[in-house]
Amino acid sequence: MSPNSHGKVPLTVIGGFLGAGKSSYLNGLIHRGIPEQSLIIVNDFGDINIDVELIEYHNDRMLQLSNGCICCTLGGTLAERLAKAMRLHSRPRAIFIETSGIADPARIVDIAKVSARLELAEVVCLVDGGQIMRYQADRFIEETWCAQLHAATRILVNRLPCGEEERLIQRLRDINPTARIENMDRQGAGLMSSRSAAVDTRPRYRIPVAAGGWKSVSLSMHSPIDAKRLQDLLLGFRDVLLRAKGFLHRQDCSSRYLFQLSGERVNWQPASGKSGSCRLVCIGRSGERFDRLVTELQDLARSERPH
Ligand SMILES: Nc1nc2c(ncn2[C@@H]2O[C@H](COP(=O)(O)OP(=O)(O)OP(=O)(O)O)[C@@H](O)[C@H]2O)c(=O)[nH]1
Repeated sequence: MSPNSHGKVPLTVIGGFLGAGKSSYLNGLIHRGIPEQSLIIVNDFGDINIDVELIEYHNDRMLQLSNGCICCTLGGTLAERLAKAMRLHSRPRAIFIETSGIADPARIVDIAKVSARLELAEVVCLVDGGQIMRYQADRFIEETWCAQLHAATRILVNRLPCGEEERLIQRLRDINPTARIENMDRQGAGLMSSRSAAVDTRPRYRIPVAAGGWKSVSLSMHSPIDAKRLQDLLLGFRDVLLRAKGFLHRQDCSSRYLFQLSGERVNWQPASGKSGSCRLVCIGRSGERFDRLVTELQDLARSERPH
């Protein structure tokens, strides 16, 4: 993938809900090989951009956009960054944008469309198959989630529960009857459902511009943390907490860890070789319960502080 015969630069938008696997997918693309001089733009919803640390692209052509959701508050910034990149002496040969987990990729597609120098390559939507039923049953999440699926030209599903593949894929197909749907868990035979020739009668989804109702907090966690206590606390707030991630020290090990909570799954991964501050980012629905979670996390961080 590199500038086409009209000199336009291909743009790939990588979207999907919180924790769906966007960064992991982008890392896979990078490992398999993307054109040299590709520009990667990573947006995180929150004041610190953990995702930038997760992307294994050791190149100065990586931009981070933090402190807001790319599709609304950062629309202008993104357009400016793209315009600036296209004016560079050595223009990027391809552009990849990883959106925040609550972004509507359609808005980014709109920005790309107004540039005569960009060409939309594809809009990928990652889906955590284990969360499909939960998201569909939750009015707060459903609108965002459906808009993301709806904007996609390709849907990549992972973590599909055994025996439920067909039923869940059909749910996705109902929302977006034209996108190609692939099961990432099945190596080789990934294609579940290809683009159909059916007339697109999909209802139009659009995420409210203000992305209201979402909240992201980032907490300093300087002292080594009791991993079980932290996990139990976070899992106890699963009704309002949609995603948690950060770099932390554990009491039972000496190294720094990348901590991730997505769906009901908790993952600790040694972040060896990486130094830096220890912070935890929590993203969820704003309200009293989310504030309560933040207070309890602050208490936990304080109680872990060495005397
Ligand atoms: N089993 C499995 N786990 C995955 C897959 N993709 C991602 N994960 C796990 O899901 C968690 C979130 O993955 P990320 O790639 O950071 O997800 P994301 O969509 O970039 O997350 P946000 O940017 O926070 O919205 C991590 O713990 C990953 O290891 C997958 O294909 N299979």
